[in-house]
Amino acid sequence: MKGNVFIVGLGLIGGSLALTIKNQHPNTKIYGLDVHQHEIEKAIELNVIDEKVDSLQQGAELADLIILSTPVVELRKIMKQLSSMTLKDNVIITDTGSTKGEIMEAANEVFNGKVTFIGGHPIAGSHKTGVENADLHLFDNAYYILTPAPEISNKRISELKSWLSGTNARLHILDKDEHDYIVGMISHLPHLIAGVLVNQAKKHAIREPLIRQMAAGGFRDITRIASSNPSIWSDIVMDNRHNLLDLIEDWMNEIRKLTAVLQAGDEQAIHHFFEGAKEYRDSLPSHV
Ligand SMILES: NC(=O)c1ccc[n+]([C@@H]2O[C@H](COP(=O)([O-])OP(=O)(O)OC[C@H]3O[C@@H](n4cnc5c(N)ncnc54)[C@H](O)[C@@H]3O)[C@@H](O)[C@H]2O)c1
Ligand SMILES: O=C(O)C(=O)C[C@]1(C(=O)O)C=C[C@@H](O)C=C1
Repeated sequence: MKGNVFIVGLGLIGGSLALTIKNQHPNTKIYGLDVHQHEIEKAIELNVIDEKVDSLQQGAELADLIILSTPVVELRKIMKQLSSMTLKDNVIITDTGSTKGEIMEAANEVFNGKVTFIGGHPIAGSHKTGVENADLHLFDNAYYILTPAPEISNKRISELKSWLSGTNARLHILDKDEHDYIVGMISHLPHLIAGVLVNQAKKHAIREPLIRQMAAGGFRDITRIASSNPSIWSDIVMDNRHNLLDLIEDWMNEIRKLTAVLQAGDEQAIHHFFEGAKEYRDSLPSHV
């Protein structure tokens, strides 16, 4: 592919996508914009983008592909601004937000079918943020979900897939609501649980300070994602809270069942609980 790509939000995901696009399509010119000047400077220094632009309008006018990679609430504000700007006729706008329901509804409202907007979400990342952590191989073998509205043609979807081919990800189309239910279960609920575990440990560490010193592999593995960016994650869970409320209810039922088994001292049931979990965990495909 050849043309101008404009990335808004030069952080971990925007930066990593820039690297994959430049690597796969060397004749592309990558422009970038961020609210933080230091991220822009770093992006240029690390050769993540070719050039900065001074405004959203300047980048929008130039672009054949616009990638929005800011926190999800900011994304929607930028989409609204873009909807009143001069854009190329054939531009494709996509995003990388971790939720899709609210974003697709906003796209429908602001673009009203006049611009090709295709929602996107690479299911790979890190608790680390910022362009200094951008990685050409971040998305290798990961699922990368696209949520086009029904009226978007296969031709436009194929174009976006070509732009994204350097991610080496599995590009997969899903309905926005199905997407939000799935990532609610395998990404958003785990982030909440990791936060609860860390806050619980913090509370107990007041009584027993060695808790902090002794936290080892198990605790660190299951809570790594509690080190993620709080602003990014409060936006995500607010967007997907209706799925999360159901999933938390279900989680509490599971905890209640486990509590009953422990209260009864039912060793066989406890073994069965761990056995079922191990079997399913061990069966997960090892694509990432
Ligand atoms: N981190 C992950 O694991 C991961 C994975 C997949 C998708 N996502 C999604 O990708 C998006 C970006 O996440 P990230 O991890 O790259 O975060 P990040 O904090 O590394 O980068 C976000 C960047 O957006 C910039 N920004 C914020 N508001 C802006 C605005 N109005 N205009 C221009 N720039 C703005 C910030 O300064 C920052 O540089 C989020 O929507 C997130 O939900 C994150
Ligand atoms: O590896 C991590 O730190 C992540 O949190 C990545 C992760 C995930 O939950 O798996 C987080 C958010 C994204 O939307 C996709 C991927």
